[in-house]
Amino acid sequence: MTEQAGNQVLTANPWRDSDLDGATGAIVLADGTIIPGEGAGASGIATGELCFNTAMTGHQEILADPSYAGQIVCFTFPHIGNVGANAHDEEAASGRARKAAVGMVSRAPITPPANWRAEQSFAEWLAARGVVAVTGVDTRALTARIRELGMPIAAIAHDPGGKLDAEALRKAALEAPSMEGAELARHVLTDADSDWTEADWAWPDGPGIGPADGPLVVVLDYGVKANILRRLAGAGARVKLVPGTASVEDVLSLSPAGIVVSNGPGDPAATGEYALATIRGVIDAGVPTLGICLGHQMLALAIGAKTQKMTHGHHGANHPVKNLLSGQVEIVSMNHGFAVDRDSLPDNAEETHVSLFDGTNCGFRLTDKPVMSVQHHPEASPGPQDSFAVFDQFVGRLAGH
Ligand SMILES: NC(=O)CC[C@H](N)C(=O)O
Repeated sequence: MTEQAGNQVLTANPWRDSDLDGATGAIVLADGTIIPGEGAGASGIATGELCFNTAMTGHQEILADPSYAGQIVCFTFPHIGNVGANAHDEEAASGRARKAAVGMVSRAPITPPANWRAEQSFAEWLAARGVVAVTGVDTRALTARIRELGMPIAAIAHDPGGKLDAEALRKAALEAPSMEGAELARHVLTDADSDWTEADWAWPDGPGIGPADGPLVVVLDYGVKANILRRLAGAGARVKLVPGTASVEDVLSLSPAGIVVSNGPGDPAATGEYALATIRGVIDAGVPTLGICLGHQMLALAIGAKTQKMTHGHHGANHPVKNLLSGQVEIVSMNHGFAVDRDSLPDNAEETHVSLFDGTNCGFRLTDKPVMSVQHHPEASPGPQDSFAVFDQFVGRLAGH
């Protein structure tokens, strides 16, 4: 059901307010659109930026990724829950980072688990984690709408009693803050230094154990995903997690061989001078540094470049990225709604990766300092492992290989 307006395809709104009568779940967009469905997971109302994610697996890892704090995720894959939930697929590396996605939307009702790794049903996990979910939604139509509007602010609600109030939900959506200008990392970053020892998960033994010696990598935490830490340990590093609010003096006093600037939620441009001062300090001190996602954006800001909000962002596990250094195309995991403006990169920054979906910047390195940075998620979790080598290269150089 589409109509042509100029060169834009607009989806006619297939939903009516009266459809809300008796519904146990609903999503309401800030433009007033009301989408009824069946409530699942936690009951209550949550608000946030609504994005769509195209991954076919790894839905627990996605919703547990602290970078999704303040967001509602509409899965384009229809069947959610087949894998259930398990402790190893938690991606929050610290207790405070358990705040992640606030809502989830799916096509089919959440299925019972049918996987040997499942320890809990996905529906129970959503409820325990406080994620408000709505199923039975035409997620193709909703995704088309998200593409037209850009990622809209929305309210998502679940009332098992079927008494949802359309006006209250409209008001909640209208009053919710924009993602642009939102400083969210502060709410999820760890509040204390800690050592991380878990390495890559492998069948049949589960997670490995990192080395007792090896170069020390200090991770500046803005809501880091656990698999970044597992990958660093798996590549041979000793790993220490420190709050992203740490001063450059505190970080350098640990004598790190390398620094990782982590992923995280919110608008990088709002993430504060506290972070930029520390990142600039470690770059100036010549410590080899790797940035990932929010960390990539923060590194760009620290060297004087700019970031900008994208229209519907990149969220999925099948995105092609060209590595300009090797000439190879890597299929990667993506989760970002802001991007580095390549034209604002200073002369000492060389672009190393580019998205083959829309040509946006996906990586750079500095020509005069040991700094490399990627926009995508080389740790996958979920997604293909084409970019795992980023960690082996980074840690390998620190170890002098
Ligand atoms: N995964 C991330 O680190 C996300 C970075 C940033 N919050 C963005 O949406 O662009």
